[in-house]
Amino acid sequence: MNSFQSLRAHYKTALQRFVASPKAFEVIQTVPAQQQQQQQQTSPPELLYVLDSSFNPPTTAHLRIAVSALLDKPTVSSRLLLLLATQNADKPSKPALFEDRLAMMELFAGDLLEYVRANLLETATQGEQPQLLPQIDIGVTKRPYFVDKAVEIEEAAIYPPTLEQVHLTGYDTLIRIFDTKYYPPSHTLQPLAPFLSRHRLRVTLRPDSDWGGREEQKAFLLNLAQGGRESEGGQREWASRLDFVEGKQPGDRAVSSTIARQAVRDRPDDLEWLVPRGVREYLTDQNNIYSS
Ligand SMILES: Nc1ncnc2c1ncn2[C@@H]1O[C@H](COP(=O)(O)OP(=O)(O)OP(=O)(O)O)[C@@H](O)[C@H]1O
Ligand SMILES: NC(=O)c1ccc[n+]([C@@H]2O[C@H](COP(=O)(O)O)[C@@H](O)[C@H]2O)c1
Repeated sequence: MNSFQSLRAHYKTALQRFVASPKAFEVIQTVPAQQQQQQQQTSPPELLYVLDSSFNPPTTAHLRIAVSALLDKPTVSSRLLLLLATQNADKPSKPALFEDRLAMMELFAGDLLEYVRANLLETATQGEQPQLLPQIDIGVTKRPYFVDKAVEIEEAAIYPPTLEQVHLTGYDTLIRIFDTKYYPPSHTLQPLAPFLSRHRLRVTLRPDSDWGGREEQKAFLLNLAQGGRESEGGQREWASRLDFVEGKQPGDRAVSSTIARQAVRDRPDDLEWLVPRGVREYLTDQNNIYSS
């Protein structure tokens, strides 16, 4: 059994245990493992970044979203939770198997730490103290909605009880979080109130033909702040709980998990810029994941 196969086998067992348990959220790995953390933060975190995704597969867009958040506040002690949603609000389950995705999440976490370390070292040469690396947790949840994911994370007693969560999403996901169709029976935005009173959303713009251009996407925030969502139960003050950040620049190639899955089948050379190195090596080694 090679190292990728044993990684996959490890997550298969962990997943079976989680699925059979009554738990709706569990952290199943910390990267790097506890005993290797000499250079990592051990003080309680002040912020928890949460990247919830299908990781099907993890891409360079996911990497950019996470790195941008971590490097934005390098002096704040933070922790990152990569959260695999085993139940999606809309999409039916499709390849790859969850154990493959979890294995790729661990490799992705390694790539991410390497990237952050290199960046912090660069800062240090400019006369500043190098910062410590964040811990990265790999978790699974059975909850499809953000409001419920946040409560599960709070109640799991893994993190300090009042820790602020910053959920890292793309603009397309923000639109769906603010869609009343997900909140029966009232079908208003009221269920977002407890979530946004305690936590934040860091939203990466995702300009494209389906979701509109940058200016159109930025207008979401102004509309919310001016009371444009009040008729649905959306509060003006929520605008201060949302941080919008730039994503793909004009001329940059679009990156998504869908494009990466297609590349595995049709244009493997494109994986070079679509997925981080560790994920690419896994996809090349386990070459049947997206083949059908
Ligand atoms: N290129 C991107 N720009 C901005 N946000 C992104 C990008 N790719 C993913 N995200 C965001 O990351 C989160 C998790 O992404 P998700 O797993 O849905 O990736 P995806 O590439 O959209 O997947 P798929 O192509 O399978 O639909 C979502 O909030 C999504 O909006
Ligand atoms: N209202 C909501 O909280 C809401 C709506 C749509 C998707 N989601 C979640 O967003 C995450 C990303 O979804 P996609 O993989 O479909 O882009 C998934 O965990 C999905 O379940 C949440």
